[in-house]
Amino acid sequence: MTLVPLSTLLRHAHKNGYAIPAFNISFQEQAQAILDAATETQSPVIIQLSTGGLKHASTWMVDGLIQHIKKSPLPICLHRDHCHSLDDFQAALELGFSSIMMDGSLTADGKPNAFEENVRITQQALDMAKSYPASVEGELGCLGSLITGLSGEEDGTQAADILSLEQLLTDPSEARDFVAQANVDALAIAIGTSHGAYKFSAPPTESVLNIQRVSMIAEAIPNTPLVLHGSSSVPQDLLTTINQHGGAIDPTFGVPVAAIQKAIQHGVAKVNIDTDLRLAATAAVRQHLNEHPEEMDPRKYLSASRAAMKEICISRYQAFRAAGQAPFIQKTQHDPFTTEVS
Ligand SMILES: O=C(CO)COP(=O)(O)O
Ligand SMILES: O=C[C@H](O)COP(=O)(O)O
Ligand SMILES: [Zn+2]
Ligand SMILES: [Zn+2]
Repeated sequence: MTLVPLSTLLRHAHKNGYAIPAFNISFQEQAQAILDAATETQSPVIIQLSTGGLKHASTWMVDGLIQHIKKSPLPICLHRDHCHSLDDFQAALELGFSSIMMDGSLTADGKPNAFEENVRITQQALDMAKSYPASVEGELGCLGSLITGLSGEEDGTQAADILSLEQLLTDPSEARDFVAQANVDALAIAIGTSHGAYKFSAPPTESVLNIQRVSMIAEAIPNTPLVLHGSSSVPQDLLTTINQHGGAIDPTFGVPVAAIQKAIQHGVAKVNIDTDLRLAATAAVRQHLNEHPEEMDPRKYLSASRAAMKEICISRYQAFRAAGQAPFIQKTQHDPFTTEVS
């Protein structure tokens, strides 16, 4: 297959009622773990880099990854996560990303953006992307806790003040207006998730993770695949392993896989996961080094981290029913980009 725009993958996922986990990377073992897991499960792939991830990985890793992806038998989208400016957006287009998030929900300094300003900047991004084979993801609503109103840290920006429920929950009628003016290939929504490990102090209930809201939004914009950010599940066994081997992660809970599966039934087609791979890698490295104090070869503990991350990837491909879908996303002569035939 090859490098494909996000729209090609999400059209198929949205139509067939499954979702694709979008894994963030910032170092090569993450990319290897994702690609190994996708090959083993024959899943479509979304690999994504945030601003912080791109800075750590560097552009030459992206160049190499694009060359590799173009020769892959799998349909793979390379997505630039959370662009907060049109300059970042343009740079991502020129780097060759096949999908880019124009994140207009927050201003560059982390304040909630006005609806009209979000529409305007997203329209400009859509315009810029027209002459590139790239899809555009937009965002409406701010990530953050429905209990404290605190918005999660997002790519280095912390929203300046406590947000209201209206700001923390995407409004279905606003979503309809947004898509009517800025017809993005996918829309990230806010339902109480937030980035990072510290999402919930107890397993979340509907009052703090509003899955019902997903179906209301999907009803308002039935043709737009929905995206959940901040959707790591924070596996408790990984926290235990980290803390047993010298770590100090406070008790915390993520988004239960079962809750994500419910959201997928209502129209979520892309599920962003960064923290779970970080936790898997950290647990594996801490355990390896603690059990092998003589170890001095990074290849050994980095391989352990890769194996642990691959396990998480396989489990999410299976849980979101992306496993086995790759062969159904084929190239056709009607469309310069790949598109599904079934
Ligand atoms: O939303 C994310 C990337 O855009 C990642 O969220 P997590 O921190 O929950 O993994
Ligand atoms: O924004 C979502 C990603 O998890 C980015 O996290 P980061 O800013 O730590 O790279
Ligand atoms: Zn955002
Ligand atoms: Zn995100």
